[in-house]
Amino acid sequence: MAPSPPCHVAVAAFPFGTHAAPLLAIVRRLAAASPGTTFSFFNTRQSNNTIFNKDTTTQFPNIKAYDIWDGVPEGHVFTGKPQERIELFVKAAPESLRINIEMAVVETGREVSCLLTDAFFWFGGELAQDMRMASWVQFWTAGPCSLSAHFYTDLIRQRISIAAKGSENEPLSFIPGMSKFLVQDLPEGVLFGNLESVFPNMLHKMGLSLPRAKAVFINSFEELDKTITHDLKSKFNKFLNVGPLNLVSPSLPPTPDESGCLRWLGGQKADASVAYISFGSVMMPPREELEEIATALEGGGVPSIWSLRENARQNLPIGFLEKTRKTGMVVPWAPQTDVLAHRAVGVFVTHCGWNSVLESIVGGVPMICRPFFGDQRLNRRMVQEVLEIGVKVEGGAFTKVGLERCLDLVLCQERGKKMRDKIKSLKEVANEAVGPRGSSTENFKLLLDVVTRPQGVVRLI
Ligand SMILES: O=c1ccn([C@@H]2O[C@H](COP(=O)(O)OP(=O)(O)O[C@H]3O[C@H](CO)[C@@H](O)[C@H](O)[C@H]3O)[C@@H](O)[C@H]2O)c(=O)[nH]1
Repeated sequence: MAPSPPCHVAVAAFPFGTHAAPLLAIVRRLAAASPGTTFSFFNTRQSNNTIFNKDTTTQFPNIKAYDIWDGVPEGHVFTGKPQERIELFVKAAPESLRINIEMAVVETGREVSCLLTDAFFWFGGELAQDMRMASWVQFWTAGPCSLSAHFYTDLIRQRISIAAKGSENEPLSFIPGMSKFLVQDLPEGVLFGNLESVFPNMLHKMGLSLPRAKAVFINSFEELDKTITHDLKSKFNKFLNVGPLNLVSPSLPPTPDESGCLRWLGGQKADASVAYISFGSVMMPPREELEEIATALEGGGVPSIWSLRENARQNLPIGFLEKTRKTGMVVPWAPQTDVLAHRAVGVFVTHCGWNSVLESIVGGVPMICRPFFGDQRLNRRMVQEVLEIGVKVEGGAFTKVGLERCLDLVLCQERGKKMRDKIKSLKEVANEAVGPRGSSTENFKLLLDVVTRPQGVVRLI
């Protein structure tokens, strides 16, 4: 193959939840494979500050971070409405991205040939067309089942009447690969909630925009869900599973182990005996549920590491930290991927954010699931009923007794052993996918080609 001509890729990140970090992970990989290409990374200052460190700036001189406006007008008084920051950002994003890309073109002296965006940015196609770029590529940061739900939103709305009694229990069997998923698992905004508000509207427009992108890629591997992958391949120009991203190099540098979780795990004698508990970067369970988790840990004697933000500690029962000092750790942030890969960890109590699910598979650790919002209910269904590598917490919310039973099931019973065997086989498949001839490796080559070998200009039909 002839060497790629020098080109300029504009990357647009969504600065909330765990979206920008996996996008930067893939950009680092693209930048390493194509050192002649310039990658301009547009994101808010706050998000850039958390994901960019010295490692990226020194190792990848061809990646440059740009801080874009967070959309909060001067003097704005927050109403306390959930998602207010997201709505302000989304409203401002099309124009602020355009302005910043124009600035980067002037600064680098290179026209942008490819726009690589978080899939949420439905307007990327128009922007790429107006700026005469050769391609627009979308990155879906969650899993295949939620991507499919957003792609088929219009069909779901046609087929399901939420007014009909019992409709929440209807299976989504009219969507390829989704027969085990139910209407009640759908993310808010597909069928329920205020469908005209900013976020659901954005997701709907995104679902419609996916077939217009030159490629849509996700942090997963094809073998995890062959039917959905096969279907989406037939619907999009290119549908590329390129993960698990934390298994491929260069990935993001590991999270420092500031609280000594790994040292503590090293001191645990029994394999697969520790519960790791975390609910990601956005969600905090209600106070009552935190109390139930704490009492289950206190009474059951299961050793544990609990990643719990500092400001939530006040919701723990009085005396909990002292009573469990010998059997557990409560830390503000854990090196999650390393914790899940540790031999001593036997179960992950999770909200089923996509990155967490994938990291659990990579670690070979079965899950106890307590989904809260968005894609998490679909991910839970996939974990429990499609892949059989986890279980939903009894009753759908944490209670002392329910959690104790689930911990016993996964850590001590035959069913838990079966889950562990299944997830360990999946872990091997994931490793093969990123191996020399694996599906994710081949897909990455295709992605690299679309991103760094521009041809023609975007023309939306
Ligand atoms: O102590 C901790 C806790 C979390 N993590 C990391 O934080 C990330 C959490 O990501 P994820 O599990 O995807 O959860 P959220 O941060 O909640 O992610 C948002 O974005 C995801 C991707 O779109 C969605 O699947 C989720 O529903 C949405 O809440 C993972 O990489 C973890 O390794 C740590 O490193 N240490």
